[in-house]
Amino acid sequence: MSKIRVYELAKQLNITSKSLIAQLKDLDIKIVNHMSTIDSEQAELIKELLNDETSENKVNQKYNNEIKKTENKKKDKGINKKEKKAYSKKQDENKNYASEKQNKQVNSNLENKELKKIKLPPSIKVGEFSDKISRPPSEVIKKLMLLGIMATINQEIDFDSASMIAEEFGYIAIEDKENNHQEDFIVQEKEDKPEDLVKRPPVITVMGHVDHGKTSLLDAIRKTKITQKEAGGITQHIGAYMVNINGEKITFLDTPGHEAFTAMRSRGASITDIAVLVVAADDGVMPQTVEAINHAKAANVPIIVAINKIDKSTASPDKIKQELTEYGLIPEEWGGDTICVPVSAVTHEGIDNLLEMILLVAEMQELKANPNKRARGSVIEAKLEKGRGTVATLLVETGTIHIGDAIVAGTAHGRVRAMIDDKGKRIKKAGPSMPIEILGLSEVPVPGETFYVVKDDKLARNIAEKNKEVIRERQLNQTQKISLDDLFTKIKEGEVKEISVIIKADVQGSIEALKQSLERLSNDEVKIKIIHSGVGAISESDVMLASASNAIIVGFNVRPDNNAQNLAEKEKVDIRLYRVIYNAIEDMQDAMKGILEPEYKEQVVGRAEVRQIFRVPNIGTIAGCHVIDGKINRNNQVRIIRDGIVIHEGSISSLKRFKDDVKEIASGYECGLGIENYNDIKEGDIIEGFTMIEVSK
Ligand SMILES: Nc1nc2c(ncn2[C@@H]2O[C@H](COP(=O)(O)OP(=O)(O)OP(=O)(O)O)[C@@H](O)[C@H]2O)c(=O)[nH]1
Repeated sequence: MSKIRVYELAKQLNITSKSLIAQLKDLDIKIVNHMSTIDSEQAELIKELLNDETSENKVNQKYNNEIKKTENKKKDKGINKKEKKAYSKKQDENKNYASEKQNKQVNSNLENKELKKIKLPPSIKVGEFSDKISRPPSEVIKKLMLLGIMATINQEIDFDSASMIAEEFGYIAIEDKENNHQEDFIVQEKEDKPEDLVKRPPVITVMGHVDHGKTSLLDAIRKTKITQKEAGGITQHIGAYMVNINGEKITFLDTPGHEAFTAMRSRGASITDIAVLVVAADDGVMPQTVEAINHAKAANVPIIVAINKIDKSTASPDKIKQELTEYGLIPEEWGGDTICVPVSAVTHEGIDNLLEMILLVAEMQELKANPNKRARGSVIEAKLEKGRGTVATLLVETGTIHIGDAIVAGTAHGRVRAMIDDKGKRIKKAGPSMPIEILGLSEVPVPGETFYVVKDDKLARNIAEKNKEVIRERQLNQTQKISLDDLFTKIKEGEVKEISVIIKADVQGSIEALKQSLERLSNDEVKIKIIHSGVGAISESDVMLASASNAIIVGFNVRPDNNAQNLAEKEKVDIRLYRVIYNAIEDMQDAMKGILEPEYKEQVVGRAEVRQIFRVPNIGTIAGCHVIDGKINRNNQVRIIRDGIVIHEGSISSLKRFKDDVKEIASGYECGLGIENYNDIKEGDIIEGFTMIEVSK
């Protein structure tokens, strides 16, 4: 922005620098001397104002002069009738002028009841505001300056500033939330008429246990279904691809795994229509198979099972089907409704059958979208590429996107400069369920973010700006997910009719016991639903599922790992840890009745890793530890964690640094630590120190 010196501005205004500085001081604009600089925009405002003021003064002066002149005339010559009339008229005019000024003053001091009501939106442009209060913009700008707000005629001011100024002009402002300018920033989509909807291809995510063949299966489908010619010799990975089966299309998301699926879902993108669950025929239902089942179920996405690796001699598809029944997936041939397809990603056997089954399930879902409107969809992947700028893979969910469209995705906005399909071909438009790569966004959007095509660039930019504010606000007051503490209120307010719970425990037996007891607490008002359970530490994937499904995590004799803990804090997921099943049930019961009053809460103060074990005769086992975070205090309660599972809880019997007893050991230091009545410590164990703190109510 160009700048101008005070003396230059004074020259332009035809006044002295000294007088300008004095006037600026009156306006609360701080200027050091005549060499100080002012923004050209600010200078324009000042010019506008001072010109206004000088003209006002001139009018005043003119009247005063005229009065003086007439009085003099009167003195000099006496006045004839006509003159007398003219004189009194002038005097009246002058009086009127003065009284008008005075009125303004009085008006501005009127009590509220005498102020005129005016409805104002949460934010308004200075120009529009001036129109509303029938005052010239310069007056408003001046008042704003006095409030320390520098705003031009086209800038927006918030309701608070506008209402303060409105009051000075005799108005009492009422916030008109209906007339919210922010409406402009919400992309409003008209509801589709049934006749506008046409069939769209299904979108598939492949899930399953590690090494059961998810990636191989995706590659096999791509290889068998995308001809060399189409792929231009090289198969380009853009994060998703589409295959064509006898004229029908299927879209596959290229990032396999339920973690990616739920991560997208927790960001609001529920784009998967069908989950293909890969289970290796030579292995069986494994922990991540169960997780995948539960993640898909929590999202209400139908599952097709691909029993993979049937080319192997050790393959036993029936054993897999049997195991699946334990998780509520009953194969069709056994009277259930789960389609199971034997396949081999290596020999490609069964792949056509799998694709046909996908189309069949899709057919039942009646997937439809309206291609004849502005596009909306999700960001699948995005990155910054040298020479190309922001490259984003999008999945169109509805509407059609064209080259040149103005687009916004979270805080990123721009125009679609180029569009490439999954075969690497440049295209001009893309419709529902199509994955595309686009260039032209101002910044890298977050995967899972919704993108919108909007009317024009300006609107896209405005929405992106607004989104920045929304994100900032959201970060400030992160929306709390469901927690036991506010469960009762939410049940009473009718907000909660179902409590989703994830159970993690040290052994399967505890899971079953907890599951049954908790489910039994369901009553007419609220149902308790266990959406996932498993043996082992609480993982990031558990927290993600809880966040996406608004669930509470109950840990029994297990702890969240570090990443899970951090994510839970960020996502505000309530994790409750117990060592006694009864306590878990009691807490849930109390929470449902609204009488849960946690007076004390555990606070972990530090963690140490056991590096070496010393057996000391007559004393017991001493753990040679390294404090890895926080600090360990002699008075702390401690628990021993092995592979994410709590194996003991107790008190410290001795804490030494070299030979000396110490009160505390800080992070980064070594110590010798003994635990009361417990000797079964092993290398690699984690010793967690904690205290109980009072929770303020
Ligand atoms: N014999 C046989 N081997 C297979 C088949 N499918 C996959 N494999 C092999 O199984 C191993 C794991 O396959 P991946 O596709 O990497 O498995 P994944 O589920 O994607 O594994 P992650 O990406 O690590 O989760 C590889 O060595 C594959 O070659 C199959 O149908 N038959």
